[in-house]
Amino acid sequence: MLLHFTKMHGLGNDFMMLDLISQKVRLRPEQIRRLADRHRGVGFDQLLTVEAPERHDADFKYRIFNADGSEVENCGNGARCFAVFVHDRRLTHKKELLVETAGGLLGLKLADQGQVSVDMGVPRLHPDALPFLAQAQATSYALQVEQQTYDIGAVSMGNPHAVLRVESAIQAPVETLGPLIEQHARFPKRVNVGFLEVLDRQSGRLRVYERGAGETQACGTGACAAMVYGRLRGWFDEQVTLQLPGGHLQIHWAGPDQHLTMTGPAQRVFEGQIYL
Ligand SMILES: N[C@@H](CCC[C@H](N)C(=O)O)C(=O)O
Repeated sequence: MLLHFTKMHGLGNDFMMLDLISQKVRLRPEQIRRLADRHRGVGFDQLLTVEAPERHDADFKYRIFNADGSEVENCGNGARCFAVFVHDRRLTHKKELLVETAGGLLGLKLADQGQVSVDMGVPRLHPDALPFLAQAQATSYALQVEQQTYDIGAVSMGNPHAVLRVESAIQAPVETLGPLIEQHARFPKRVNVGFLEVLDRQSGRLRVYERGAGETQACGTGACAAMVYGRLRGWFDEQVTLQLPGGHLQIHWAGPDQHLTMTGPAQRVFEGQIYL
């Protein structure tokens, strides 16, 4: 079967976008892994599918698969690309959309100058929401990894995130400590791991080791989780710019029980066709 796709990225976090309204196909995890291969396939961090909604109040259904073939609940950079994709393909004319994900509803808004704002909903802080094995909810937790103990935040943005504050994001041990935390026994569904350097009350640097994809150039939900942790710890004000290896994201969060908004770019790279 010949599959039509669009390659997009949000700050270098790259996606294969599939319109599954006009093409009917169900991909198995091993097919996704083959497509994700950067030498023998299309190559991407995540595969995103656009489908008809099941909820009457949503415009579309948005499904997300990591490069390792696992299906996940949410993807922030992907959500911005999703909004541009459905517009470019004339699947809608609306500039404000409500999309259904496995992690809940997302509100997308096409803004000026190629920017997209996403209402990421209310972050969930109870350890069961990730899930994370802990006695009770806390702002931070002591996590033992091999012989060392790390102070981490645990935040669900629909998908699970662990956040650690580091002195320098550039020198952080993302490639070595990232996978150890991603697969830690206290995170039964694995976890995305953010290494956050606080620059001042309105800015920080962040690198993320993503569950099922490894380190990416940017992670939207990771940036939201870092904002939540930074704010709960008293390091950040309610509007913050996070610098990721692929570029900057603006995050706004007033505090617990409030919706969080993420704003950033989304770009189309090319269209293609590939045999499955
Ligand atoms: N790149 C993403 C997150 C994609 C999913 C994540 N790897 C997971 O397994 O939860 C983003 O921009 O949020």
